Amino acid sequence: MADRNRMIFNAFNIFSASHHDQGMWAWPGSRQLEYNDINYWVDIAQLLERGHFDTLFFADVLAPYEAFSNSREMAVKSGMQFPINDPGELIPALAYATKELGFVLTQNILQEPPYTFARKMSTLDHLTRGRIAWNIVTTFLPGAGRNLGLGGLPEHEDRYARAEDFIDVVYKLWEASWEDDAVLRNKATQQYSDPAKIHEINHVGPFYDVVGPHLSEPSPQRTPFLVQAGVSPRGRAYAGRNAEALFINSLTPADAAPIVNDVRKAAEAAGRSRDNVKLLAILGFVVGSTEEEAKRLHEEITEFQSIEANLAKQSVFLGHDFSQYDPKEPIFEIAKRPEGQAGIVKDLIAMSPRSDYTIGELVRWYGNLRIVGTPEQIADSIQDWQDAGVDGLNVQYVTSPGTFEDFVDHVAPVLKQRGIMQDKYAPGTLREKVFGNGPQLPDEHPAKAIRRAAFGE
Ligand SMILES: Cc1cc2nc3c(=O)[nH]c(=O)nc-3n(C[C@H](O)[C@H](O)[C@H](O)COP(=O)(O)O)c2cc1C
Repeated sequence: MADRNRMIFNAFNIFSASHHDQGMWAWPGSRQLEYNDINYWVDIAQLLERGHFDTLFFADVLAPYEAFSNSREMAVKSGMQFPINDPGELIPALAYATKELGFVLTQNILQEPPYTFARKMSTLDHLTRGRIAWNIVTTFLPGAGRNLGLGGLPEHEDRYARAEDFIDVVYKLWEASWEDDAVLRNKATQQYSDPAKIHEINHVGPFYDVVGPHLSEPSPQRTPFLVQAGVSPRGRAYAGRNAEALFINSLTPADAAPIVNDVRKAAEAAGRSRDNVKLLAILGFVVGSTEEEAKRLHEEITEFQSIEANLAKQSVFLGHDFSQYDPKEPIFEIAKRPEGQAGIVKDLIAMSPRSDYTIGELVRWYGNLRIVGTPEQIADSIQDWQDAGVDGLNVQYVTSPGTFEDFVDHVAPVLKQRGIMQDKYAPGTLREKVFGNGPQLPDEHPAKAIRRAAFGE
């Protein structure tokens, strides 16, 4: 066991009262309703650092969910990732309250022009002293497109085409605008920087024309640590070229394994080493001092959640509007109808642990799939993910910060003993902590080729 590599552990959260477990903000002891209070977040960040988590990973969405009955009503009622604040605003305060913890900021490429985004990330890289990562998403919410002045959400392929152009702009700004010795800060001559070493980027692309130069001076990592979320074929190719970590949504290690393999191949096809893309899966868990205790708690949590809110949530994530069913209808009845004989509903019915579930109960059960057991059993399951080639996990909370407290106090010690979780931080930037090399992207990364082309290095 001691020869296992350490895995990456991120605490998955969102700047809202509710992330993936519906209604748990009302659970006794949950502090989620304090999400507008900076002290709540400082407590979480310090807890995570005490437990040697790699990062606090912020998801983000730019519209309320409306896939259930073509309406935002249920999402709004249950507080499902709505209301939601801007996580970028939170990170400097959390960096001030911690020394080592990394921060992942999800921002979709439609949200703002690459020029201002590049400055925002450079600012965060300076203020966190190199502990910032960008989770690149192209988003999936029609409402986001409607509100960003795009007249709706561009098609999937078009979003990735934009993402390709967007990332080339930010690479040029981060890597190829300021030379390393452009900043002089010479008090004797009162010369701050050398104009000859600060360059325009003159990017002309299909979506963005940007002259430059970059507004911020080079930050510790220059390019922030690059995470991406997405699993489509186009997403995998994009990750192969760009991502240093890819966040996938597989339910089981067996589902993850082929994706892991595919993404590593995509990295090689882009001229990178297969190990330079870390694969991150999502993990939910409930821990108990005995298996029975954990199972009992898991049952209570599942029962606590409203069936309607779970149907509304899965309408978004499974891409199927569950408002068309009576939630009380038994699945064996639905299985007789065409809707139950194809697609996601057929798959769900096939997975059902009970034949007498209603559709509402089945969807709520599915929304509450997680590892349930003792710390040792949870550690065993985590090892199964590692055996499937997964390098790290985004730990999803049931309650915040309760789940993270349970992880730090009960699960992490077992993982650390087995060598699969770090028990101290490596020095340096987030990139150095994860890869153990320099603070900046490795030479094989395409952003470095852009830099070499610009500077003739
Ligand atoms: C694990 C995972 C996490 C995601 N998190 C977010 C998110 O926080 N915000 C968002 O707008 N989109 C998020 N997305 C959605 C992607 O932006 C969207 O699916 C997009 O189409 C890219 O993924 P694809 O390559 O699978 O199509 C996530 C996708 C996955 C697979």
